[in-house]
Amino acid sequence: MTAAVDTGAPRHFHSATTGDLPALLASDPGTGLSTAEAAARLARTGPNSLPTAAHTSLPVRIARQIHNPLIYVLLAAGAVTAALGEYVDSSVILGVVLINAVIGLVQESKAEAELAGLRSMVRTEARVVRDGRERTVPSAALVPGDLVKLEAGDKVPADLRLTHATALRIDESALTGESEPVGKHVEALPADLPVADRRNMAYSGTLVTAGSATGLVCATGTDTELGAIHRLIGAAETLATPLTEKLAGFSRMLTVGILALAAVTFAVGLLRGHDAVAMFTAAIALAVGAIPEGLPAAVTVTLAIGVARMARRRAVIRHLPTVETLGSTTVICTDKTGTLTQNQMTVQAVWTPRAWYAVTGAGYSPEGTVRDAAGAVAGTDRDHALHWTLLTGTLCNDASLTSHDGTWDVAGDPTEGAMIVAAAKAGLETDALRARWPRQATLTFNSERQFMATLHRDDRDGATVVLVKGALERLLERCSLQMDADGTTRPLDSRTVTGAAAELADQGLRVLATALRPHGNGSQSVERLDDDALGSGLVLTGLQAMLDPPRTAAAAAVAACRTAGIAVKMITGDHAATATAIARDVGLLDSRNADAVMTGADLAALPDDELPEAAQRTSVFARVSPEQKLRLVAALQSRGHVVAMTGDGVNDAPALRQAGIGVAMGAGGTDVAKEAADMVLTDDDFATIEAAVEEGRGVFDNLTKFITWTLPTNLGEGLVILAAIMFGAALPILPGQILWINMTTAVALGLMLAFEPKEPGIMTRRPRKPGQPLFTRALILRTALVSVLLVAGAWWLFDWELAHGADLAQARTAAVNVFVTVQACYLFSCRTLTGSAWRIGAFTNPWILLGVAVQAAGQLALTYTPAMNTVFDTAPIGADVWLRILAIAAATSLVVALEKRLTMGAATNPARRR
Ligand SMILES: Nc1ncnc2c1ncn2[C@@H]1O[C@H](COP(=O)(O)OP(=O)(O)OP(=O)(O)O)[C@@H](O)[C@H]1O
Repeated sequence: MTAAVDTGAPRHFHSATTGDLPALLASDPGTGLSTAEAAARLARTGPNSLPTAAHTSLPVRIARQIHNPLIYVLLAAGAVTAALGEYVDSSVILGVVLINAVIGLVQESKAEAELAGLRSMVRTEARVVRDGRERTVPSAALVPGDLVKLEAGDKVPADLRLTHATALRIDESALTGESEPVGKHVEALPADLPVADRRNMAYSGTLVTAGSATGLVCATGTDTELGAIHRLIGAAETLATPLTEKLAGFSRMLTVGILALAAVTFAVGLLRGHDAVAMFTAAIALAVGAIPEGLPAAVTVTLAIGVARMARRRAVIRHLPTVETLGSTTVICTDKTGTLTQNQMTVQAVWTPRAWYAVTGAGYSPEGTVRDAAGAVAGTDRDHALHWTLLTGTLCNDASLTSHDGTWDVAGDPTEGAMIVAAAKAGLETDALRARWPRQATLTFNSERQFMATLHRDDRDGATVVLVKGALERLLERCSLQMDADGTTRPLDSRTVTGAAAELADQGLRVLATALRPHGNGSQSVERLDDDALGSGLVLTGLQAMLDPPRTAAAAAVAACRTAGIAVKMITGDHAATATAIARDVGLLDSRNADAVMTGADLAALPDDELPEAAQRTSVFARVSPEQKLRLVAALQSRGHVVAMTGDGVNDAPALRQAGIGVAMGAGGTDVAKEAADMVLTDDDFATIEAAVEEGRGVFDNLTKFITWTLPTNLGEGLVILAAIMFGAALPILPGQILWINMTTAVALGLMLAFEPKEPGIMTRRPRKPGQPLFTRALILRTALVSVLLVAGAWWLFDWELAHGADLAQARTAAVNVFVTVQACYLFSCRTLTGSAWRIGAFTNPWILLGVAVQAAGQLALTYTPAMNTVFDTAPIGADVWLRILAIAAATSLVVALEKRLTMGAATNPARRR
């Protein structure tokens, strides 16, 4: 097949009949494309992906950097000084603008690249038929003509014309904004229908919420409908978070205030008879010095570094604000299977109405035996119920076993894999059985239904049978009989069955019950299978109990969360006894909250107003439906909790959206859940959530550290000029010099705090209160103290030097170096919010040392190179001056350390106290 497919063809596939499609798309609706043809088409069409956001053109990006009130002021100042013939001043100012824009640009691009890189970490795959065989390929490898299979939970990987659809419903909100899922069919439709009404198409990026389907790809990448929207809006990745917005607001307010102050200063200076040009540049320097222009960039960079750190620990952030929210998480609601446990299932025991059996062997290797109570190998011919429970386990099953180099694994659901293995250990071969009992219909498993049923026809005599497996409670509702060893049936003894299940579940085993409905043949055979047709009167055949060991890191992670003041709650679909046993194993339940277990039935019986209290008190919720998860999140939130909630199924999406942090499973979860989540765990491990919370706290700490460093230094810079003008003194630091200090220290010193590693006790404090103000009383106090110390130190040395024979340029150079040295020392104090800077290892953040070294080199250049001396009006100073500078820096550090010690008390850091 080599026919070219015009991917840019008019979008008319919905008006074609399914019979026309093979010719239109040069494909085969039965066997799909050949691998070679798919590769050839891929070379022509390019990958099935949308370009990433980094496509804003360079001029636009530069313009975005300059679009800032402060920069406008600087540009105006540069123009005015140039007009007045002050070329050195004007080039310093314009140089500052340029450097600022370049730094902003680089930082923003890095942060964007970080976010774009994350997207590729969550793999998207598609099930496609090629060469007549079903396989999984990366979605990017799809080409027009590919035959794609869809089922509930999938994200549609390309635009498809449906060829088969069973009860298919698709959430097209990504495309149409309509959140109600729409039903789909395969019939041809009139050509002029709008996209939203083309019910025989499945569009890329939309989500399958129910049913299953197959379809032929008719557009990929930017040719899809989603691609068209993407082209229109340019899909820029947003870097804004509530915190960055708050800070931007704060910066704007501050800018206006400081500009007003600068205007007053200018006026006062003029009234005092100072030179207008000098006053103008002084006023500008005051503004530039006092406005913390590095703040937004530092916040973005810190968040981006946090996102990268989290990704390295296998938590992929989908929305940037989540990084902030993580730090204030107070409750983590986690499911059990796969998150707290390994999802490595092994059937260990089988119960039938007549006998108990033990199953030997470990993992998914089919080596092992089924043994009776006496230890003898059990034959399925002696206990019909054993035969049927194992047969049901393997036929009512969508998984299969795979073997690579002698290691066995499951393709599909581990629970189902374990049941295939158990049957194999008793000599029941899945492939042979599936050939003899071909499946006619399926009632798929989902967390709401909690069971699965399949209808089979015996190839030998045409007799049909319905096989059911699932949660015992659900099966008991439908069973009235149980099977004896000889295959006959008796009335169900539900007390004995429930007792047996409880005994197994108490050991932490996951128990699945099996049942069947014989239908006989001829007129009695059924062709239909739905919840109604299944009816009641089923025959219970047995129980299979499987071990799913807790993850090794789970207990430590649960303990770490508790120490950090975060409550951990298990919300599982599994049986209460199994859930309780696992909860004990991982330390979720102990003597203090031993009875904190509720079931979905308990929740259903609880009035809404009692739910928040119960949700807060209880640690384990068993047999919970996805809809109840949503109620639980809302209840916890009503108590002011910040809730992180895990989920993997289609039905979990609403709860994930409702939660402060929706957490989806990267390996085991559906696309629908990932789409609704804020964070995706690539390893599905509970310990990863704890790691992400820890990183989230680290990010917030580093932001606080930057703010604690930048505010006092900025204020000091503004204050020194303000004071000089107000007191009519000679400026101890010139406007150009202020610009130098401001621009170099923000980048070389302040920004390095973003790389600060987490402090040791980070997971021993309480969660940060959401909405807690950034600017606490303690921070304001600290700002005042440090800025006054800065101004006092610089001014004192300036005066002292002048009094002892230095000229103005030398005295100013000394003052500038005091400023920078004190800022560098204060930087080390800001490395820890909770204790003495001395306790932090000097080498734990090499960036700080590098930054200080760069800044020192800059200061030496500023002080000793003739060119810099000319531009910045500086002059070389002697070693004795440096000693005085270091003495001032040491003295101010001592005062700050004292203040820190005095105010530390019960609270932990300046930004945290009110
Ligand atoms: N593939 C399956 N077929 C039939 N029944 C199943 C299957 N998987 C699970 N069940 C039954 O449905 C119940 C609920 O399953 P669900 O997947 O909602 O939660 P879970 O896997 O037990 O736990 P968690 O919610 O912690 O992941 C299980 O306890 C089991 O009895």
